[in-house]
Formats: sequence, C-alpha cells, structure tokens
Amino acid sequence: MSTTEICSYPTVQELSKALADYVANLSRETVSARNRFTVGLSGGSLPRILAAELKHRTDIDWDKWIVFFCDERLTPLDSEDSNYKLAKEELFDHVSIPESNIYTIDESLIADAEEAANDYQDKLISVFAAMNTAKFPVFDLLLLGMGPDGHTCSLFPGDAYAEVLNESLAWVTFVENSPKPPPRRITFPPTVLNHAHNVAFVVTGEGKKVVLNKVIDLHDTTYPAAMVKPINGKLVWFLDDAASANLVALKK
Ligand SMILES: O=C(O)[C@H](O)[C@@H](O)[C@H](O)[C@H](O)COP(=O)(O)O
Repeated sequence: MSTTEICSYPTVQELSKALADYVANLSRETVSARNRFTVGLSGGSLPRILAAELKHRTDIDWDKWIVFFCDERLTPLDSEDSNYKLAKEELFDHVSIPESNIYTIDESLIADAEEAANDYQDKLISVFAAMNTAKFPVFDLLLLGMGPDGHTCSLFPGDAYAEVLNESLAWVTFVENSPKPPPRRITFPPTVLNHAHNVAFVVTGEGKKVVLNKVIDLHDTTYPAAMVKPINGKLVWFLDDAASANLVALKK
C-alpha cells in the first residue's frame, strides 16, 4: 500500500539535515536487508540540497550505492547543463560511491534521443533484471524535484507531452522539446517512478507554493508531479515553509 508524508522545515538548511537523516536511515536499512541501495537522482536544486549535509555523513555504506539519473539532459557529461556533472560536483566528488556504480548516459549517443534513451534503458535492465521480478525497475529511493509548472524529472505538463506521460512499457523515454532548457532530455516515465519502494520530493521556495497546492491538496494530475503515487511504496515531501505556505494538507 502507498503512504504519503509531508514534512516542512523553516529553512533549507534544516531541510537538508532532515533529508540527510532520512537518506542515511534508508540506506542503512536497505543495505542490511538487500546488501545494496539503488538510488535515482534528479537535477535542478536537488543535488545541492541533498549533498549539503549528506556528504559529511560517515555512517553510510557508499560502496553499496548504485546510482541512476531519473532524468538527464542530452549534453556532454562535462557540460554545465549535465545533471551528472552537478551531482558529481555536489556529491560524488566528496563520497566514495564506486565510479562503476554510477550510471551515466552514453555521450556518444546524445545526437539521437531515442538511441540514448534505449541505451540508458539497457543499463537499467542490466542492473535490475537480475534483482527483481517486477516488469519495471524497483528503486530503493528516487529523489525528485518539481518545477513551478508542476513538472518532475523531464515530465512536463500539456498535450504535447501526453505520449511521454502515458508511456506504459519503456523504462526510459525522451523529450526533444522541453520547455525548460536544454530541450533534449531522457527521463523515467511515471510508471517507473511509481514502482519504487521510496520516492522523496524536495521542493523549496515561494515560487512553488501555488503549484504545491494543486499537486498535494487537489491531486490535479494535469501537473505531472501529481501522477507520482508509488503503488506499494512510500512518498515523502521535503518542503521548506516558503513552499508549503498554502498547503491545506499540512494545516489539518
Ligand atoms: O533535469 C532537470 O531539470 C530536473 O530533474 C528537473 O525535473 C528539476 O528537478 C525540476 O525542474 C526542479 O528544479 P529546481 O529544484 O531547480 O526548481
């Protein structure tokens, strides 16, 4: 059964501390149960907020982490736009996750979005097919952000993105007309997000408060973030008070 928890903190720094505790606990529990911790990361502000406290933790079995990107921009890995580059600078450079456990896009395929998505899917299959019997990868933890238009990963609202939003077979799909630059990206579809054991959204700032009300209070699935409802997993929202100011769900 799916459960949802909403946590709000006065400052982003306090949020980072709580997030580090949450990730460290989950990592410890999962490693002792399954001897590995599969994580999906997003871009935007998430890597910085996540790493701020987490990179100082000494109680994490980093060599058991297996990391994928929930979405990635089709750029070289050393581009300022690359989610990998951001995560590397904020987190990977400071902790000891084995390089071979960090799965990046194949840079030689960035000119062909479909091929890049298929290749990334093959990487997912190589890791997950042996681990679980589900038709989709079951991540231990997916860490997501949300844009002011309600997008998450590279899942954008609107009819132009219906095919990606409704993808029901592929483990990785792609967009070539993202309204948030850069335009060409690969992304997990909602079905993959909803098979995870744990999904955590990290959303901060006043600019998100209107859309958070639509997503959390009104469950308005025209906003892709509202499509995230893990079938058998746990969803946690890590918010700051500026972002959560309008939330009816928190005032109950
Ligand atoms: O690659 C990307 O662009 C991200 O994965 C994207 O989905 C991001 O998480 C949101 O846009 C929120 O970004 P902010 O936290 O910076 O607002």
